[in-house]
Order: sequence, then C-alpha cells, then structure tokens
Amino acid sequence: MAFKTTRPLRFGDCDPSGIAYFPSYLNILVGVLEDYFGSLGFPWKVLINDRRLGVPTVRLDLTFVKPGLQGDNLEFMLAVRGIGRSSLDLEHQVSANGQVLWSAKHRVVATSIDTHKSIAWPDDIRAALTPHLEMTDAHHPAT
Ligand SMILES: CC(C)(COP(=O)(O)OP(=O)(O)OC[C@H]1O[C@@H](n2cnc3c(N)ncnc32)[C@H](O)[C@@H]1OP(=O)(O)O)[C@@H](O)C(=O)NCCC(=O)NCCSC(=O)c1ccc(O)cc1
Repeated sequence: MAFKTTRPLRFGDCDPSGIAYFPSYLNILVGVLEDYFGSLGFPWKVLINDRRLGVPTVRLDLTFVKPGLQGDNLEFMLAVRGIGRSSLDLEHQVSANGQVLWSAKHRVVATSIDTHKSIAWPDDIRAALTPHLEMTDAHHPAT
C-alpha cells in the first residue's frame, strides 16, 4: 500500500514567475521520505541520533511532466518497490489538480552514521517496510 501525503507548493519553492524550482522539489521529497519513516514508527531524529542510522540517497531518476505552480497542493504517493540487504527502492508520483507533475525512482541505503558504510536493515525496520512492498511486476504481470 502506497504512503500518501500532501504539501502545498509555497512561495519559497518557486521562481519569481511562480513555477516550481526543481531543487526545491528534492528538499520536499526528503521531507516526504522522513514523514514515511515517521509513519512506520521510526522518526529520523531517533534513527539518526539514537540508533546512529542514516538513509542517504544513492540513486534518483526524476521525470518531470508538467510544471507545478505556486499554490498547488502537491499530492505525494510513495511506493516501496524493493528491499535489499541495505538498499530500499522507492517510486514516487507527485500530482496536483488530478494531473501527474513528476515521478521518481529512488534508491536509499541504510548506513552507519559513524562509519558511513552500508549496514543491513535492522530487523524491526525491515519488518515495518516489508508489508509495504509492492513489486512492479504485480501491476504488470504481462511484462
Ligand atoms: C551509501 C554508501 C555508504 C554505500 O557504500 P558501501 O558501504 O561501500 O556499500 P555498498 O557499495 O556495498 O552498497 C550497499 C548497497 O547500496 C547499493 N548501492 C550503492 N551505491 C549504489 C548506486 N550508486 N546505485 C545503486 N545502488 C547502489 C548496493 O547495491 C547495495 O545494496 P544492497 O545489496 O541492498 O545492500 C556509499 O555508496 C555512499 O556513501 N554513497 C554516497 C551517498 C551520498 O552522499 N548521497 C548524496 C545524498 S546525501 C542524502 O541523501 C542524505 C540523506 C539523509 C541524511 O541524513 C543525510 C544525507
């Protein structure tokens, strides 16, 4: 099941003409990921400060379809597409007014904040992520 959340496209996210500035999208996207982990019971403050676990991005493939405009209510849909030893594959779809504005394929990796090396997902985090796993093939059995 996809994680859904919304966030308005604010004045500070846009250029002077009111079109979304894509670096702002990246910052917003990190916030969505943070909210997702929070929804699973793993707020990043606790993950980072107490458990010494970071979630850096190693790959991000963005496709922009339509411009976002100041005042749009951005609707984020995050799906888990794969869980590796330490990696997590996500797919994002971002819409406003019923139209897709952009999408992203995103891989993050669990790392130790102390060594800056990958670590296997701890059992409790893996157990929380696994029910959200939606294989792409499940949606496209013929491909
Ligand atoms: C993440 C790394 C430490 C992993 O390196 P290693 O410890 O040597 O591990 P490995 O190379 O074995 O890779 C581990 C896994 O990552 C996967 N991986 C690593 N690099 C890649 C790339 N480039 N593409 C795809 N997959 C990758 C790899 O397939 C392994 O997957 P599993 O089989 O599931 O375990 C290292 O690749 C790295 O430091 N990369 C740079 C990360 C970075 O700086 N990203 C820029 C954005 S920072 C960021 O997003 C951030 C978020 C939150 C914060 O609090 C701070 C920063």
